[in-house]
Amino acid sequence: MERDSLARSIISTCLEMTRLGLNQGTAGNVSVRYRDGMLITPTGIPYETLTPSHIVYVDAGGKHEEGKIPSSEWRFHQMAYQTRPDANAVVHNHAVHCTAVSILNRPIPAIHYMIAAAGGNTIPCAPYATFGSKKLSEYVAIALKNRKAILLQHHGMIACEINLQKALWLAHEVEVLAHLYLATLAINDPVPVLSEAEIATVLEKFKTYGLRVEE
Ligand SMILES: C[C@H](O)[C@@H](O)[C@@H](O)C(=O)COP(=O)(O)O
Ligand SMILES: [Zn+2]
Repeated sequence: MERDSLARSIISTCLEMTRLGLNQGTAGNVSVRYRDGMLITPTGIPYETLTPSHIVYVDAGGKHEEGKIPSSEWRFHQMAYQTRPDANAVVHNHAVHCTAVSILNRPIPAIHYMIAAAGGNTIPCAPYATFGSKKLSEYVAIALKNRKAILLQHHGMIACEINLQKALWLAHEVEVLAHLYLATLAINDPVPVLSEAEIATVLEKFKTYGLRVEE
């Protein structure tokens, strides 16, 4: 896809993320894999005011184009693409329920089979490190190794997928799971969970779920 249409898709993903209630203010950031690097939202600019010219190209070496400042989290986006060759889009936000679980420093357990959408039977929580730091990107790389979505302790969440639409869908799904987890945790701790074997079965079924039969 051309740079301009990718930039437009990034902006509409940001706006949709806010519309879905997953984010507040200038929190969060969105990127897509592009050439040897990525296109990413600029730092600290409200989504409603973004135009395609604000979107920043960052190359594989972490060098960004002149006259623009990329998201403070460009390092963990870069790490996500390095760690997950299947990912073409990365969404980060401070969704309230995900962030609440991250404050408890707990993974989201297998409370619902949709946990498998993130690639396993838990959604792990990467340890805290200062926003924008190299340390945070290192923690992100470890946590994303076997998962498409993770929590960031005392911060928020990240979702990676093959395209922006799916990354945003996954981010929303994880927020629903976090909400469910907190709701059930208020009544029962630990909450009842599905077995590893059942999640393995769901992971298998997801490989073909929703695929259309060729006519
Ligand atoms: C302080 C920032 O909001 C930080 O939380 C960062 O992770 C974030 O979500 C937005 O930062 P950018 O505007 O630099 O993308
Ligand atoms: Zn953040």
